[in-house]
Amino acid sequence: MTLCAEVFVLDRPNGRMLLGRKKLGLGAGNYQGFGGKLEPGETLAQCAVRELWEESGLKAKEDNLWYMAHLIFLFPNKPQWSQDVHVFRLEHWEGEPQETEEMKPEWFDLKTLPLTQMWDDVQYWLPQALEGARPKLRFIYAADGRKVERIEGLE
Ligand SMILES: COc1nc(N)nc2c1ncn2[C@H]1C[C@H](O)[C@@H](COP(=O)(O)OP(=O)(O)OP(=O)(O)O)O1
Repeated sequence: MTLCAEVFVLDRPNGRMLLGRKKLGLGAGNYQGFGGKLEPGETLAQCAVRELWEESGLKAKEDNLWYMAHLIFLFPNKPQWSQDVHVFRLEHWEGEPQETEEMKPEWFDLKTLPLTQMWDDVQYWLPQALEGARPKLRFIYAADGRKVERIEGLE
């Protein structure tokens, strides 16, 4: 299964989170964290830093990444969409968000995250993860590839 790293950028002093509106490919139109597939020889943290830079123009140090969640997304009817994603939180970075070919970054108040415009799984784990939980979950999507049908714990 495809292994990915994803970063959620949190500006805690101002109570806001940076999300990217995906412009291309799987999930286009959705808001999500910045992330993508591991390249050969890369660690999860290296992948997270690279993807953040490529998709938002922000520079991060690996030491500033905090592990937030391990999530597996299964699409029984579209196995090529299934992903094993390790999610990080980042609260210190350098630079200003830039729109890229893949993503349009946008700040959201933490109290009004656009959960209905994100992948359906996000509502089930992101609010808890922001409170400090470290969810480890498997989401099985329905045949339409849009709604979560079942949630299982990992391990
Ligand atoms: C249901 O599926 C998903 N839910 C959530 N919450 N996040 C997902 C889901 N599928 C993908 N993602 C996230 C995880 C990664 O951050 C990215 C990977 O998406 P994609 O495979 O489209 O990645 P690309 O940006 O095209 O990857 P490369 O830059 O490596 O080509 O989305």
